[in-house]
Amino acid sequence: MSEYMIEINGLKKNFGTFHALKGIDFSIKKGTVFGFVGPNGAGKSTTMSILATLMLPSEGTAKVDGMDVTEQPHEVRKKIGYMPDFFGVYDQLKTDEYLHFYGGSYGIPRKEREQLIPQLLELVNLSDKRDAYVDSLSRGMKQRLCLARCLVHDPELLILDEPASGLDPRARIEMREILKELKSMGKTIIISSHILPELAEMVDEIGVIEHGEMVAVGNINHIQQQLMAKRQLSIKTSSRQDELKLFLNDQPHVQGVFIDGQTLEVQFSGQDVEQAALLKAILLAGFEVISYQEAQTDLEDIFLAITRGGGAEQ
Ligand SMILES: Nc1ncnc2c1ncn2[C@@H]1O[C@H](COP(=O)(O)OP(=O)(O)OP(=O)(O)O)[C@@H](O)[C@H]1O
Repeated sequence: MSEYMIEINGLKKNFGTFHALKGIDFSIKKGTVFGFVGPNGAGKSTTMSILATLMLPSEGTAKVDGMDVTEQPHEVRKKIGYMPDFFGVYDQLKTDEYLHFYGGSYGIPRKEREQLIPQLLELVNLSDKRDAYVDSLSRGMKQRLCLARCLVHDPELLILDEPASGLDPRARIEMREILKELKSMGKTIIISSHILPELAEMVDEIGVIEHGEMVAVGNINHIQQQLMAKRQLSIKTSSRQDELKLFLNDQPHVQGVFIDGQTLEVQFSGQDVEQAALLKAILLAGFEVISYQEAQTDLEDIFLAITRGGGAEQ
């Protein structure tokens, strides 16, 4: 048995002459929650549709638990629960009828469904909406119902395409709590978003895609550390900012300087020792420093740095 739930190798997808996926590679170990991040149009939904056996790749392979999605689509479908970014709901149905419908289409006998559906509704915090019409549910509730639908056949892999999009902060927290619970049940989850901080607290690993190419894959802390190798220093001075800019440009490890009012923003590639040496040099040169600090790299900065400042297709 493979230790990987997902293995993607050289995956390409063309729409006519447009290359939506340009040969991507990544693997996800079993039990991992993997955040799939990228700007709009980067290729997340395309990759997920291929994994969900709904779209054929142009080249390359995608495997789920060792099974090729093109060669064994029926076996793969038993393993996965797929939540698309746009989903149709059956508004004329009540919440539990909706789940009975999907459970039935997976061949789960009614008796089993009668036990299963209350458990699923509890998991997604919709127990009190059992008799409500799907139409009457809020967006957040519909998203959670759709998640319950993905779970009816107890899949090992969940493929969730932007499950938190359009949700208010409270609904997002609820979604996050449910995902934590699913992780504790041992599920492997791939979840996409174009907002990295939204995923940060729930994922073990991230993969960043841009223009159909993977630009970073790995543990979120490792990726953060790699980027921390390039620091940004903020130096606030009382005067002579232009002179200080010229001075800094001649110092070791300084890669760029931008003046923002009284503050100079410095791109710096040195470590702590070099950072201290730079401060000493500035003071020895007679500049008056009000403050000298390293800017914190937050997740939004990481995302922008990895995707080279965006490049999102609108
Ligand atoms: N059926 C299609 N025909 C033609 N082009 C398509 C088709 N499906 C997707 N594309 C194009 O492929 C690219 C990748 O689309 P995809 O939906 O995978 O991006 P995404 O990362 O999921 O974006 P979003 O965050 O906006 O959902 C986009 O430029 C899109 O316009």
